[in-house]
Amino acid sequence: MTVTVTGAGGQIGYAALFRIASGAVFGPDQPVALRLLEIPQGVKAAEGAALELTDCAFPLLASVDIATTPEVGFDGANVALLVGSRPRTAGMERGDLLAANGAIFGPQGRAINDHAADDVRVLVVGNPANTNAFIAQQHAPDVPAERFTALTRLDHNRAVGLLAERAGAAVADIDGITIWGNHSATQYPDLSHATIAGRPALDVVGEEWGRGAYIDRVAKRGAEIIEVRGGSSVASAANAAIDHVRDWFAGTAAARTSVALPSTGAYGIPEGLIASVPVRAASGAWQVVEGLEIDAFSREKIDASVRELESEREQVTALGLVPAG
Ligand SMILES: NC(=O)C1=CN([C@@H]2O[C@H](COP(=O)(O)OP(=O)(O)OC[C@H]3O[C@@H](n4cnc5c(N)ncnc54)[C@H](O)[C@@H]3O)[C@@H](O)[C@H]2O)C=CC1
Ligand SMILES: O=C([O-])CC(=O)C(=O)O
Repeated sequence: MTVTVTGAGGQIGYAALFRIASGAVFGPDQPVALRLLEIPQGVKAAEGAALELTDCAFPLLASVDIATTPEVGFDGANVALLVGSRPRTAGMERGDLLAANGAIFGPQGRAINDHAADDVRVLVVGNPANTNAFIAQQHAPDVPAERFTALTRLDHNRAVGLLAERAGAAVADIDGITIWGNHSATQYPDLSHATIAGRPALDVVGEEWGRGAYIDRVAKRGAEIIEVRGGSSVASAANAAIDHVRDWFAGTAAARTSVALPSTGAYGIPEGLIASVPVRAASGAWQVVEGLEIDAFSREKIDASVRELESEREQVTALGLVPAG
């Protein structure tokens, strides 16, 4: 299994590499070849991480190579974790990074198209993640669109963690939360179908909180971390990326999670937008959980986040970051 991590010399890269090499993603029997893709300024940090990977003597780590071009970095990749890009700082929204980061993802999408393994699976972490994933996907016409995903697992995990804390419940007793839409402040953490030990979550925590302060807290958790830590989330982001890829390969059984993937039109989300939806995974593929009842409150929230994704798509089209047509 060849795993390419872009931005491997950065913070999230550093938090993710050791867990991938330890077997946390593909299990205890799957050797992993790591490919670290960096820009010249990040190469020294990636080299340092590579030295430390050697020093861990991970039995599953077959090789570590550093690349500075996407063509070499993605050659033969089965999994591509697109982390490399600038994080936001206090006072910015993630969408403010579009102009700074968007240009990274076209050439990477093209290189994935031309050089990655036929079964490549892509997870975009770099912000604004949904629209960067859209840009990459649009440059990779030969790769099935559904192999391009963006990370909303961190939002999902936050939604689970904060609900468990409020209800005094065990994380393992919570299921059925959905993050809808964009990985941004417009995202909608939806408790309508969530349960805590089999009881409707909104009955346990009350609608006023569950459809009020809770939504805001989850949606703005990234900004809260930036304010309290002085930098954007790192270990929790790497952890979420690992959860995402692990579940994609190993499946989720009956449990549900959230992934941003190209819309097939389900839940009225325009086709092709990379929007977060409820999913399960089986046989190496995400399956959208269809048929959930969407009430007027949820409809409005989902539509607002989808509108933001449409506007980001318009912006990157106007910037010439996606191929015409
Ligand atoms: N989707 C999510 O849930 C989350 C996304 N993020 C995003 O992840 C991204 C990375 O965050 P950090 O690791 O904290 O940032 P960082 O600044 O520590 O690391 C970024 C790394 O990317 C490298 N890089 C920049 N351009 C590159 C390119 N074209 N190819 C390869 N590498 C490149 C840089 O040299 C740097 O080493 C940011 O955009 C951040 O906003 C962060 C947390 C959660
Ligand atoms: O908030 C940020 O800029 C980093 C991020 O995406 C998150 O923590 O969810």
